[in-house]
Amino acid sequence: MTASVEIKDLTIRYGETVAVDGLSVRLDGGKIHGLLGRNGSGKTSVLSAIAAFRRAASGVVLVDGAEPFENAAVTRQVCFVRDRVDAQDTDRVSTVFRMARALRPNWDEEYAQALMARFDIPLKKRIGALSRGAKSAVSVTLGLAARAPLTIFDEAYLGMDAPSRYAFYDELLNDYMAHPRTIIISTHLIEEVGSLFEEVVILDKGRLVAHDETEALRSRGVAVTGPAEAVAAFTEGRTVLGDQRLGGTRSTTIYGQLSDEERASARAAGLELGPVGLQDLFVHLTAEERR
Ligand SMILES: Nc1ncnc2c1ncn2[C@@H]1O[C@H](COP(=O)(O)OP(=O)(O)OP(=O)(O)O)[C@@H](O)[C@H]1O
Repeated sequence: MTASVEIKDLTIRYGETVAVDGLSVRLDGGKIHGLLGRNGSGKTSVLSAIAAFRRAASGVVLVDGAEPFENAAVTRQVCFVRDRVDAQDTDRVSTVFRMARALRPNWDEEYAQALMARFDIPLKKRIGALSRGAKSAVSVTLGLAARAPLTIFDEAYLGMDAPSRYAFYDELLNDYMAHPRTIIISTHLIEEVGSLFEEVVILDKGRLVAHDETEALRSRGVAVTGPAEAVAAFTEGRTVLGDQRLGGTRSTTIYGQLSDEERASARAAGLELGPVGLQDLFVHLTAEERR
């Protein structure tokens, strides 16, 4: 089971602060969506509205066509995971799982326990006694084993070390293939997680900057690699997003698409062309938005 999300003209305010400013976007069901934005761009606010933690000042949020706020039928289908566990410090991990089992119709206890073994966390440990990274690991486990039709990870793996994060990405992808659902991941670790995203939404100052399939976004720019002088000549006068050198080789990422003739002349000059990195594109698009 998967759930789509439709957001129409959503505005969220905290007093004078406009956190989300007339946002409209539709997220298809059955995909992994990346939500990117600089600090304070409104990601958590939007996700909180989708998960019914917060009511919109104006606009509409629909999960599979229904409003989530104070709607138990919808909220049962939505699992919102952050980097902390919503439980008492004195609760044991096994108790938190028991509560999840009662709340989550698709809860898979065996899978949850297998994940705890993979993250090396004993089920009898109390939440308050877990390290920051271990708390995050329990959180992402709650998100994965709930198998909710809409699962949201809001910077959920903050504090987890690199091997644990990669274990999480691996589990996420495998479990998503075996049990398709809609997943939204908000992150600042773009290079690390970017390959999981089928679609990407970029926000800045509460507004939509870009929403596209990942491959389409990455084709908005080109990475030009080859002999340093040939790369410099080819990229001269273009908008440069990134530049790296290693010995006589240079790789310059430019914004904008190339014509067939330009591609042919690049190849004739011994240059390799590739898609732009998501992070370079993100930095460029959000900086452009602020100019
Ligand atoms: N409870 C709150 N009270 C007042 N202002 C808030 C509150 N929560 C968020 N804001 C403000 O709303 C704006 C958007 O915040 P939000 O947390 O949604 O952004 P974010 O993109 O998730 O940020 P980050 O990447 O830093 O987590 C910011 O200006 C923030 O200061």
